[in-house]
Amino acid sequence: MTVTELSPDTAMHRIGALVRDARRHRGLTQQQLAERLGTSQSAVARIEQGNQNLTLELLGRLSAALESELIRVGPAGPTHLRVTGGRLLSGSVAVKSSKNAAVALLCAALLNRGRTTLRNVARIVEVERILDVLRSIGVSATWDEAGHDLTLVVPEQLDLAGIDADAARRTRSIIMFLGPLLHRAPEFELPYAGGCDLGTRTVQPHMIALRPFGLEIEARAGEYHGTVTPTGATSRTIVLTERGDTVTENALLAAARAEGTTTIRNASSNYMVQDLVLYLQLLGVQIEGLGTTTLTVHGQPVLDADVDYTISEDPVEAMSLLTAGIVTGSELTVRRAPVEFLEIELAVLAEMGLRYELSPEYLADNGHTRLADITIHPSQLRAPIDKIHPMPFPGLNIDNLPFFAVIAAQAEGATMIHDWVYDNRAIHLSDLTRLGADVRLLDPHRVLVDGPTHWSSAEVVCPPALRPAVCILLAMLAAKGTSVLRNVDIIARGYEHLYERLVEIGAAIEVFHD
Ligand SMILES: CC(=O)N[C@H]1[C@@H](OP(=O)(O)OP(=O)(O)OC[C@H]2O[C@@H](n3ccc(=O)[nH]c3=O)[C@H](O)[C@@H]2O)O[C@H](CO)[C@@H](O)[C@@H]1O
Ligand SMILES: C=C(OP(=O)(O)O)C(=O)O
Repeated sequence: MTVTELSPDTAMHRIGALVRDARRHRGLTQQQLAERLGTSQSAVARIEQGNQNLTLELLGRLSAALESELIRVGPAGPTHLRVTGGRLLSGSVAVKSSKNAAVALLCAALLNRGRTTLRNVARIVEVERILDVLRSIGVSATWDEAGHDLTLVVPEQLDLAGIDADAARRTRSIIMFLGPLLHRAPEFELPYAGGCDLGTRTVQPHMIALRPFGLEIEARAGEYHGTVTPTGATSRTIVLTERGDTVTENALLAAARAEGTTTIRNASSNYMVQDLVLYLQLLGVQIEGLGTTTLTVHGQPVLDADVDYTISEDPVEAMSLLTAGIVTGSELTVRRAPVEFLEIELAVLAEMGLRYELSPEYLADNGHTRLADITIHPSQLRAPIDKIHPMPFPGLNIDNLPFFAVIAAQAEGATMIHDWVYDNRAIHLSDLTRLGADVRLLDPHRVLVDGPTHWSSAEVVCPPALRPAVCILLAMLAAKGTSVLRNVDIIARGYEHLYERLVEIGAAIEVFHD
């Protein structure tokens, strides 16, 4: 049961009834329960009648004695949003650090014998999931008082048998444990990887990329079973069959501690890979080719350094915030945008008629990533002549593509959006029709968006995919009237305090629970 807004009397009666039912379910008398609690039978009777004041401490003891979680303190069930749309946004909003670099760096910390402090880490569910897994195998992970810097210390021996399989199965990023683990254990098991519901995402490239390090992976029921056989090789070249981000990261993680030189060809040079390279360099790994598709890594069998690394700003968050401004026809400044990872996006937006200005560039706290403040002005948008499609960096970011569906709906004319990457992501964009957009799914990969849209409010259940979910929310900001977006918990997987931050710049969003 979740206690939220019950009066104290009602809550005590409800809890009393729960205690009685749980006790009977366990086949205990009031006397036997009293003994387990170290109290009297009459006290148990009072609790069951709802006549006893309950402290959290007593509730904890009751739950333990009855082996049942009697109450959960906090919000009830899934989170929903009530959005009053049609309001202009104004002022400025700063971009937070990226989910995708954070998860890579959390996995990378497993390589370091010394202390890793990651600064400016986004407080998002995806990070918490990896932290749950890391803690379950013995890693110490502590937040600083302000809650944004995270210090990780990895023990000499990892408790791989104690891994929190539930948490591990909820995140695909756990696959990036493979690279570090192959240096720590000759054999290990890793629960299967999850992630967004975007259709099948192959793990074969990871298996191919890690084979030159002696790792063979067998997929068993719900788990990968890894076996490492030392190869004796002093150098190796890995040609990635696809330019994936996490597979490049896995190869880097394996190469960082592998004897000799590893050359990775067809490597992704996307933002999260660059953050990872910068962190590994701090650990003392020499890597050439940052920002290119060939990375040469000079491995160090022992990495033992106390390091501080500040994660860079998220281009996908920046795109989400820009879209919020564009779709509401607002004048808005998005501060600390990693422009180097938004160049194609901005060029396409300029083609579509968006008026914007960039501040002079400055460096992110990692000392490398180029940032700028982007100010957008209300603009008459038109459909681009060519289709919009993503490409590995330096192409238009695959995760930024869904936002172009919302923007295209605002533009005059027909825009073709081609998501060749994911089998299921474009499908979720057809939910925009619920808000009045003309979005036609031509096949699972292509949508045709005809604008401009006269947005109308609606009640929509959140699609089970992070970016499409945010797209629906942003369209609701444009739709006059009150919309409801149900089951939005997936958004917290990748965005920190998104609703509060949108409210600060003028949106009307209310969070509620059933
Ligand atoms: C934690 C993290 O960093 N996640 C990102 C990472 O996931 P991740 O690296 O896991 O992406 P995947 O390996 O699943 O690749 C996404 C899809 O693209 C296909 N593919 C990819 C590259 C390529 O050159 N050819 C090709 O066909 C894959 O087969 C797959 O179907 O990269 C994706 C693609 O940028 C992003 O959407 C994810 O946000
Ligand atoms: C697809 C995404 O992430 P993940 O790889 O974590 O599912 C995303 O960030 O849009």
